[in-house]
Amino acid sequence: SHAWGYGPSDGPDTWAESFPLANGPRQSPINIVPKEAQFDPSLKPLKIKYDARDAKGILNNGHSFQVDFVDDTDSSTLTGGPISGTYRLKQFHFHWGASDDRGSEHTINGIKFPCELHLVHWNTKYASFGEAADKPDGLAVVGVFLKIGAANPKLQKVLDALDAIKTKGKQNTFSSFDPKTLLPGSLDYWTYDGSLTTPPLLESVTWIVLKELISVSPAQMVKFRSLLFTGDGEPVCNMVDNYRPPQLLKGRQVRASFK
Ligand SMILES: CN[C@@H]1CN(c2cccc(OC)c2)S(=O)(=O)c2sc(S(N)(=O)=O)cc21
Ligand SMILES: [Zn+2]
Repeated sequence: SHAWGYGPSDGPDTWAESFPLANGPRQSPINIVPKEAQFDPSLKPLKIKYDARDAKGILNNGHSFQVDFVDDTDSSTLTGGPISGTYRLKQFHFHWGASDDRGSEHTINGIKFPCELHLVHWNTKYASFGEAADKPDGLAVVGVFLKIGAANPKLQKVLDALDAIKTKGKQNTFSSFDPKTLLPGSLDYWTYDGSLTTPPLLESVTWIVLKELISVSPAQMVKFRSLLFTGDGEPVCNMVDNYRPPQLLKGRQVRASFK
């Protein structure tokens, strides 16, 4: 398998060697310039319905940590917004920096946030996530920026689970958690056609980036940074700066659901 990461020898600037899609026409993330986004009155409100009972487990995958969901029924779904049909929640994960001045993948007017949450959904017109993952309308990811401020109590259950998955490959059960509690009050969003921000960089993602931020405290950011990229017995490497920088827009239009 292709070993990739975020370091000097395996980071985003090297990915094109093994993953030629890295230079494709609809790569993510991007810098969002709100003044250049076109308000689209035909965009519907996002409809998000999650069931806390679908939370299954939490995993350190060596690139981030993810909370996985049972996705064999339509109990946790995303509909409306820019997408047609029903997309099922598969997992959520985060990207963050070594310090509070960086960490997000998308940027707003060039501003980086300390952390970014991604909720990954797949189109049920396909039989499975694996089938959907390489189709142009296969995935929809909701992105939420985290900004330094007061501690976010909604994050605490996730952060408290990290001590048990410190190293690559470690996983644990993680149950009864409704990720809707992580979302901001407003579901206003920007949307554009993009890709996975990690290898295999598949150009299958309808990105839905929320305008409103959620808060995270400096102490909570220290918890994210306590994870390791490396596995048990390997030389320690802190899991930080696991973000891909913004990619070229290549003529794409970013639409806004709000004025
Ligand atoms: C490591 N990559 C993450 C895990 N996934 C993964 C794992 C295996 C195969 C695959 O593609 C066939 C995708 S994933 O699809 O859940 C996503 S989505 C995503 S992001 N940052 O664009 O939201 C990162 C990852
Ligand atoms: Zn992501």
